Amino acid sequence: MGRLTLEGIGKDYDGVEISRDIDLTINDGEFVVFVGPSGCGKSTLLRMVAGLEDITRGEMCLDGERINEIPPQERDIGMVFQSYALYPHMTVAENMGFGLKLARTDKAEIRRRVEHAADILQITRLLERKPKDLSGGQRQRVAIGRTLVKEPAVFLFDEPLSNLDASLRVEMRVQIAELHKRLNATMIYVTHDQVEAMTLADRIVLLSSGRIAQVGAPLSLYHFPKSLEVAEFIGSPRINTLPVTVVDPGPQRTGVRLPSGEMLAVAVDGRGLGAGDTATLGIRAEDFVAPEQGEARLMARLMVAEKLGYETLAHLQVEGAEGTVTQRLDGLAHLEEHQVVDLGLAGDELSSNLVDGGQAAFLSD
Ligand SMILES: Nc1ncnc2c1ncn2[C@@H]1O[C@H](COP(=O)(O)OP(=O)(O)OP(=O)(O)O)[C@@H](O)[C@H]1O
Repeated sequence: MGRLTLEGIGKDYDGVEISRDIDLTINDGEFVVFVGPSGCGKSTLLRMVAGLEDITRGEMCLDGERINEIPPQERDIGMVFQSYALYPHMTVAENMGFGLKLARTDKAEIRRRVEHAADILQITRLLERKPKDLSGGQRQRVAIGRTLVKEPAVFLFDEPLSNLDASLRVEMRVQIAELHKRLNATMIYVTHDQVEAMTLADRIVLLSSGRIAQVGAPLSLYHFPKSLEVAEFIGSPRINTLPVTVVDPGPQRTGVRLPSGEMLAVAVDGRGLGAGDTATLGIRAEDFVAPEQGEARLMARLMVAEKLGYETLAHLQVEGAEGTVTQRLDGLAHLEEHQVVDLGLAGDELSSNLVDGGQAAFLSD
C-alpha cells in the first residue's frame, strides 16, 4: 500500500514561509507530478515527503500512520535523485545492492532483488560494468534500480531526466511510464517540464509560490484551468492572451469587444462582471477557426512561421493588440512572410472561464 495524505503542510526556512497550506491525498498506485516554475517549492515538498526536510506545520501520513517524525530510512519511501551519485568503484550490481547491504539484508535476497530489478529495467547485461562504462540513460536506470530493490511503497523522483539530452529524455519518460504500469506503485515525480507532467501524470499538482494552484488530471488542467497562471503554465505553445472589453455580461454568454472592434459572444458566465470591465481572452493555438466559420475575426500579420514538419506554428501580430499570438496549423501550411491573415474565433470554443486577479479571464478549451 502507498496512500499518502498531506494536511495543512507548511515549511519555513529561517522564518520565511516556503510551502503553505498543502492539502493533498495521493492514492495507492497513483502517479502524481509536482510541477511549477523554478522556486515554487516542488523539491521542498518532495523532500518533506522523503523525510529529508523537517515539516514546520501540518501532518503527513502514509497509509494512515503519521510519518512527520519518522527518519527517511525508516519510511517505506524510496527516492531517485537528479544526480545519479553512483559509486564509481562499484559495479552496477554492487551499486544497486549497496543500500540493502547496509541494511544487513541477506546476500541471496540482495542478489534476487538486484536481478529482478535489472530484469525490469533491462540492464541485466550491464550488472558487472562500472558506472564510467555506462551512458547517461543507463546510469539513470541504475539509479532507479537502486531504489527499486528497496521495494518501497512510494517512489519519489526529483527531476530525474534533467541531465539527459532531449531524445534520451523522451525514451526514459516512456520507460518510467512503463515502470509505473508494471509496478503499480505510488509515484511522485517533480519536474519543471510541463510536457513531462502532461504525459506521465494521472494527476498534476501545479505549485505556485509554495501553494497548490490547481490539482487535476492533465487534460482537465489544460481545458479547465482555474486561473490564467495555470492556463499559461500548461500547454505548449503557451496559451494566447488578448485584452478584451466586456460589453454584455450574461449567465450563459458574455459579449466582449475584441481588439479588432468586433463583438464575440463567449460561452462563459459573466455574472460578477460589469460592462466596460477589462478582461483577458485566452485562446489555445489550435482554437482559431477559419474566418468564415468564426463569429468574429481578428486581423493579423504573419511575423514568423516555424515549420516543424508535422505542424506549423505561425506567430502573428494582431492588429490593435500588443505582442504576438501563435496559431497551430497542420503540416506544412503555405504562408508568406508578412502575409495578412484573418483569424476566426468561435465563442463556443472559448467556454471555460474565470475571474483572475480581479480581471475576468476567458480561457479557451
Ligand atoms: N535550505 C534552504 N534554505 C533557505 N531557503 C531554501 C532552502 N532550500 C530551498 N529554499 C528556498 O525555497 C524555495 C523553494 O525551493 P525549491 O527548491 O523547493 O523550489 P523548486 O520549485 O524545486 O525549484 P527548482 O525547479 O528551481 O528546483 C526557493 O525560494 C528556495 O530559494
